[in-house]
Amino acid sequence: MRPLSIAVAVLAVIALILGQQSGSAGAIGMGVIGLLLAAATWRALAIATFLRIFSVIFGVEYVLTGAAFLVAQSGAWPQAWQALVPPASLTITIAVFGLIVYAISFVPGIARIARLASPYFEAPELTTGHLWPLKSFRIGAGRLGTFLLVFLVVINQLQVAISLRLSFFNRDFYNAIQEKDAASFWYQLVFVFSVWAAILVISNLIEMVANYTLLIRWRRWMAEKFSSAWLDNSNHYRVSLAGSADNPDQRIAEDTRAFVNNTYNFALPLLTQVSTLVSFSIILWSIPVASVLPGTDITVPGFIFWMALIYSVAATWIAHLIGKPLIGLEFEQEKREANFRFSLARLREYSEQIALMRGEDAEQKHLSGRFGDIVTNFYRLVWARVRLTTFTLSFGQANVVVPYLLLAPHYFSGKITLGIMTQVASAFDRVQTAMSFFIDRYQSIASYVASINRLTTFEAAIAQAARSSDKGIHNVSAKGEAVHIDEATLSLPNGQPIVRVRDLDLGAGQRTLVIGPSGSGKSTLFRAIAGIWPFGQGKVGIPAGAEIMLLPQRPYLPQGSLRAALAYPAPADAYGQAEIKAAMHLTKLDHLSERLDEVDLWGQRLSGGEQQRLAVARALLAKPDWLFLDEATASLDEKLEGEIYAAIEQALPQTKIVSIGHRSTLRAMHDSIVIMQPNEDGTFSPRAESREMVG
Ligand SMILES: Nc1ncnc2c1ncn2[C@@H]1O[C@H](COP(=O)(O)OP(=O)(O)OP(=O)(O)O)[C@@H](O)[C@H]1O
Repeated sequence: MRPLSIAVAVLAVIALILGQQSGSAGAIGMGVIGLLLAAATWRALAIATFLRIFSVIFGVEYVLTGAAFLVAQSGAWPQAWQALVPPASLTITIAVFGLIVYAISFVPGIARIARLASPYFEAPELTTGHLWPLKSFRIGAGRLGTFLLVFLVVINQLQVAISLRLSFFNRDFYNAIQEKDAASFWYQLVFVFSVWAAILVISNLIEMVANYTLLIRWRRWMAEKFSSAWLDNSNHYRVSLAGSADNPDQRIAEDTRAFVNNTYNFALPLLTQVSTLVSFSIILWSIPVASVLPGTDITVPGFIFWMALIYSVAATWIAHLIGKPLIGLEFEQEKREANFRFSLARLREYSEQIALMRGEDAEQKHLSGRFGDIVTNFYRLVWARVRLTTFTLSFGQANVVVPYLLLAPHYFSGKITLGIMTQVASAFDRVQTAMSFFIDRYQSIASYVASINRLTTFEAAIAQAARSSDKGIHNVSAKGEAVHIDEATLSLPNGQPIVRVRDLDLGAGQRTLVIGPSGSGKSTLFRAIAGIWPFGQGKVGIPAGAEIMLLPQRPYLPQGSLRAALAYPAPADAYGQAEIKAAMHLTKLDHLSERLDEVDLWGQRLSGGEQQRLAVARALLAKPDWLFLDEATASLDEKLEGEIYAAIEQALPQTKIVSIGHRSTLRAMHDSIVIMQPNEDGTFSPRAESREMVG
């Protein structure tokens, strides 16, 4: 950044000196604005990477086009290439772009977009790139993204230059028709139009491939970043407990896609439109049509340009006023759609329970309600869109005739040729299309803003969850052999305390049973020990390096093979065949041992008791130091439950067991007991009972 800024400054100073000597207004203008650009480029180190990329592009372009202009001014430019000398106006325009990028980095909305977009372009991890016909190569993900973005910006600018060239073809072509000049007509068609049109087509194809490549790589990176931050350190559980971000699935799957696509589809076309606006405005400005202000003698230079500008600015402003409500409505619509999808997904998950309870009518009513919400908002959205479209369609139709209305008197009075009239009409069209960029995109702007809001709040919710993991209740590594809690309070998400722990030591026995009334906070206590319950105050001391495993009443079976379900969360091939079969034998699952590699929805296929035994088999394989069973054998009959406990004792003699259970038969399988005792304030406190109480 710094060397670039110095190069810009040096060039600007040279332009100023040469401009002073030769009296060239172009060179002086270039020098003055160049100094401003040098300052902005110097300071651009502090702006977000995504915007800095554009800053660098404009800085480099300023230096290249400016140097070429100055070389031409000094007379050293080859005569044969004279047509390729960039005008000072081009360099000045580029510098203006550079300044605009720097200025908009302070606009809060843009800064938010840039902050979300930048991490991808900074990503250091290596990825494999493919560039036909070269071999695949390894490159940093952010660096590849930056290359692609720069390439796309440059190719977009080239396309504007080509369309500018084609507008001159347009003028010459129609003039040839008007003058019945056949030679010029054919020359323009074959040697000018065909060549540039072919280049335009090819560049569009290359752009398309580069564009899709950038978008999919960027989206993949973003989706992975969000999902890993969400999964990290059980943040997903804390986010759902805190209720701070609804429908995270939509945010990771849909919003990252919408954000990436929209950021690209706004940034690049916006740049193209601004370049178009500036370059075609120059054409409009140079049209030899001036007008006199009514009632005065003041002539207005660049009359057509001013008309195009005022007309388009007014139209954009009106469209903004009409379209504003769409932003909120789009946000609401996406939220309601996601709620409907979520209800359907839950229905699929609890299909059996719903069928058993004949809950279909209730479900249908619920689904209709959710869909009703979609429809209600949809109608509001439709009306808002109809209002906007009424305006944009009428505006689009008016545009066809407005330039001719303005130019017809000049054409018929012979001041301008047919070629100029058509060139101006098309330039007018270009300028107003560029200006109506926001009008055309108002609807996508609305959903873009909605996705930015959702991603930002999701990011904040994850960060908040991550922070809460070491505030409130949290685990610390403790000396000694026991899981120990002294002076801690476990609360509900709303802050209401439910469990007060005074001094709890779970190391007294090899096997401890926790009992107490339903709702007294036994599972919450286990969640706190597992380190996933953030609400409350205090510390849970865990013996240094101890592996803790918690088996809930309803185990989670992942998608995939039975082997993968047994090994979870370790990889499917983490254990040998003999080891797996032995664990299955101990947990009475021999009848499933031939189906280890069958892929199925095992969570729906196996009985509740089989699922619980599978979870115990998982523990036998993982061999944790501490095993917490939260009613993890409640679906088994008492005899089988006893056998499973015996199997755990046999296979994991070193493991300390802590169980929650309501059955009296469980007492015989444990050598110490903790009872949840009620306190006067409605909370419960766990108290270890003496050995005599057990049994
Ligand atoms: N995420 C939550 N949000 C609000 N309240 C909760 C949440 N999780 C648990 N609770 C409440 O906390 C209290 C304790 O729940 P917990 O599951 O720990 O009890 P338990 O002793 O294990 O009960 P049971 O023996 O019936 O399984 C209950 O009143 C429950 O409704």
